[in-house]
Amino acid sequence: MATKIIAIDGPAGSGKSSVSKQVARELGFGYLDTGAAYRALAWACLSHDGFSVDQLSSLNLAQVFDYQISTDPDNFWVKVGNNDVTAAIREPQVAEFVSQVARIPEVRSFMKALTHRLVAESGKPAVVVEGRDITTVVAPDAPIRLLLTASEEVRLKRRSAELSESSAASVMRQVSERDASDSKVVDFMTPAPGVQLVDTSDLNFNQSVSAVIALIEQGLS
Ligand SMILES: Nc1ncnc2c1ncn2[C@@H]1O[C@H](COP(=O)(O)OP(=O)(O)OP(=O)(O)O)[C@@H](O)[C@H]1O
Ligand SMILES: Nc1ccn([C@@H]2O[C@H](COP(=O)(O)O)[C@@H](O)[C@H]2O)c(=O)n1
Repeated sequence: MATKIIAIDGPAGSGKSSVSKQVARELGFGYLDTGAAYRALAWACLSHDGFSVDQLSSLNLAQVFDYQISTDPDNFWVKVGNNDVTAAIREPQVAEFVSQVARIPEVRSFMKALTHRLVAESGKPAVVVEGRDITTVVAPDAPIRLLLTASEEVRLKRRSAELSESSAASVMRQVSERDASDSKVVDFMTPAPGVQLVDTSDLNFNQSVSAVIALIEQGLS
């Protein structure tokens, strides 16, 4: 039977990755972080590893971008060729650059096909796939489509809680700028028709996980 997609979108800091990963763990599903592929491609451009952002639209990325990612929520890693880039793709220079890569239409088409391939290869009954355009472009027919959000104030507070005071201000500015840039390409702030909104502004982490699981169980029953 074909692997089902649980599609979850949302802005930076909404909790997509952490909530999706925990939901996948609890339900025995796979977990796919689609932002990691955009970040890995940005990393490849920044490391001058044969890629330049100006050439991305004319490259056959399926052939030249050797990308691998784990869909196991308990053992997450990302590789480009022989490089384990799991930590490197979270560096601020990658976060600052990634929107430039994500706005290239040919890159977005490649990412859509890549996502479907990774889901099909997961060997799991279902995969929680999180990103910005999963509910609308990548898997508009998914049986469960959720937009996970929280007010900007709450999202920035969550992000700054992870950081020292000195770096919090610059990361908060960066998150807002990245959302502004990304939302010119895809709308992940308002739910498309048929997409259920999960506003976590007043929910803690466990409550957010429970809310998402309840919607999945309801939708799959
Ligand atoms: N409901 C919640 N209540 C409190 N904290 C939360 C909640 N959901 C997520 N968090 C925390 O908020 C932070 C951001 O979450 P996460 O990294 O999952 O967001 P994201 O949407 O994937 O962001 P990005 O797109 O930037 O990767 C994490 O520290 C996470 O533990
Ligand atoms: N479906 C997606 C997922 C991500 N992006 C772009 O990648 C960046 C990093 O994503 P994170 O989820 O790791 O924050 C994001 O800022 C987008 O530029 C995308 O376009 N579509």
